[in-house]
Amino acid sequence: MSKIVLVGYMGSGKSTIGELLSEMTGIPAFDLDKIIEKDTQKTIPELFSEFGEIKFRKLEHEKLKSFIAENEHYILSLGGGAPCYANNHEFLKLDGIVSVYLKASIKELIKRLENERANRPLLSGLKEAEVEEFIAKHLFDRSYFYHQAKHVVSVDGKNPDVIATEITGLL
Ligand SMILES: Nc1ncnc2c1ncn2[C@@H]1O[C@H](COP(=O)(O)OP(=O)(O)OP(=O)(O)O)[C@@H](O)[C@H]1O
Ligand SMILES: O=C(O)C1=C[C@@H](O)[C@@H](O)[C@H](O)C1
Ligand SMILES: [Mg+2]
Repeated sequence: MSKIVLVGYMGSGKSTIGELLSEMTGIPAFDLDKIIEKDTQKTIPELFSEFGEIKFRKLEHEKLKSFIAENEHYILSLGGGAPCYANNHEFLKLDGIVSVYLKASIKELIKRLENERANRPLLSGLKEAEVEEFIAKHLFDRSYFYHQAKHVVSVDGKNPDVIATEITGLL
């Protein structure tokens, strides 16, 4: 039985690497954002605009807690903010959970998110000129929580195969 949890900023590659790691290992992949969307029948942007971020964070916490309690064999990609609210970062340190922070630089995140801000409500309202400072400050605020993961894998300039292979070496 394997329990792998991927954390990192928006665009760090959690969803991409989770799927690839699943193909490589046969361990089923799950994505907390997708679980929330399926259970509520609403998209993440709809949840943010209809209920606000605080209600989203409460829902995210409940879904994460029940997923961890109910599952034994998984690769779980968290939402970018999930480890930074409630006591969610405590899950990263539980015995039996291999948690991995996919660490990307501000420059790499800006590049990856360039055409993908629309579906990320915290970024979608920003003007082009505001993106770098927002991500820099946000990443600084969140860094403490991401570093609660048991492993840190740098992702800048590496293709997804290389990253997923590196993670298999941690299992
Ligand atoms: N190693 C990589 N090299 C280059 N591009 C990548 C890499 N990993 C992911 N990407 C690209 O970066 C973008 C964001 O990736 P992905 O959606 O997997 O991030 P995420 O961490 O799940 O983001 P979110 O927290 O918003 O769900 C996608 O376009 C994806 O194809
Ligand atoms: O970093 C964040 O706070 C978020 C990341 C996404 O995965 C979604 O969970 C949502 O857009 C919020
Ligand atoms: Mg994702």
